[in-house]
Amino acid sequence: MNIQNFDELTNFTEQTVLVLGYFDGLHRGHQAVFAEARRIATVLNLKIAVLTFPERAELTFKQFHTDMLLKLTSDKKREALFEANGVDFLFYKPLTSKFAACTSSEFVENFCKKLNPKVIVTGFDYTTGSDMVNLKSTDEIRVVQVPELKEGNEKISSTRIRDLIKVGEVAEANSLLGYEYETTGIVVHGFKRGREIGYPTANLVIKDYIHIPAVGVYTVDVIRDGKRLRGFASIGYNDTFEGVEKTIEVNVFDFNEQLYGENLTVLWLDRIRGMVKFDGMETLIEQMKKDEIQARNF
Ligand SMILES: Cc1cc2nc3c(=O)[nH]c(=O)nc-3n(C[C@H](O)[C@H](O)[C@H](O)COP(=O)(O)O)c2cc1C
Ligand SMILES: Nc1ncnc2c1ncn2[C@@H]1O[C@H](COP(=O)(O)OP(=O)(O)O)[C@@H](O)[C@H]1O
Repeated sequence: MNIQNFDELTNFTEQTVLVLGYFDGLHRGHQAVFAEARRIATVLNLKIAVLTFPERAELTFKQFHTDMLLKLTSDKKREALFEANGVDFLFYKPLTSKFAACTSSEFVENFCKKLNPKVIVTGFDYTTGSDMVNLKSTDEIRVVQVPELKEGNEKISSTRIRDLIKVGEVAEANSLLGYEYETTGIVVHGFKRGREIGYPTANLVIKDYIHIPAVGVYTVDVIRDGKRLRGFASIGYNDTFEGVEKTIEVNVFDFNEQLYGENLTVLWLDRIRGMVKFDGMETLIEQMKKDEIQARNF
């Protein structure tokens, strides 16, 4: 997949199916949009291009809050998902006030047409331009709107998935995403308490602005050297030890290697329970033994 800044584009000659949208999380609803784009691209022998924003649109329009920077995936993972969904060319264009002021027809004429679209594919509710309208087919460019995908009588949406992650319902989020929600971080040093407890935990720091599941205990897989290893993880303040900083910690089962400095990817599979303030290490260990059985059996 070729990635470019739209504003630096010169002389793009490929004929395309152009897909428009932000696609936070590239969930199953988004995947349906790309499946349709691939179908059309194959029949008409076109390349698939995406014109998207680097950040979520509300950043340009609403009073700033740091939550607006939070996404379902890192920028790198988002690019990998575009590629996995068959995208040949990815173009980023910052959504500035100046750009947002153009009408939908100006947007098509002055921007989209630089990407030689024969067909434009969007989701069913996609509107664009300062006039906020659905694009309409013309003699030159056919517009295809992919119908909404539902699960449990409700639209699959990035907002719905974000809300599930925020309350720790990762298994349901995964079912809407069509893949496992993940977090990548660097393994750093903690308080060295894990090894005393009998469960050494790799402490992750996350540099990306992404949603972290709710405080609690989870069944996870970690990806290391291309292999999936089962483990369990805690997100929280280590209440038993009067912790003040929120940590994300993973114990990998049947594993005994140093991980410091590594980039570790954790796949959140299921929520086991909430965080508990135990009256001592012994009761914490007792509970963790039960958690381990649950995580292994998932
Ligand atoms: C699966 C799992 C469940 C945990 N549950 C709790 C808990 O309920 N309450 C708590 O205070 N700490 C809990 N912890 C966190 C431990 O307190 C923490 O891993 C330990 O203090 C080690 O910290 P360290 O990595 O800084 O050495 C849990 C950790 C794991 C891996
Ligand atoms: N099974 C395992 N799961 C996670 N980390 C492990 C495991 N075995 C060894 N380690 C190593 O031990 C470290 C965690 O030990 P711990 O005593 O909790 O120290 P810290 O407080 O620095 O996290 C990890 O960062 C990793 O390097």
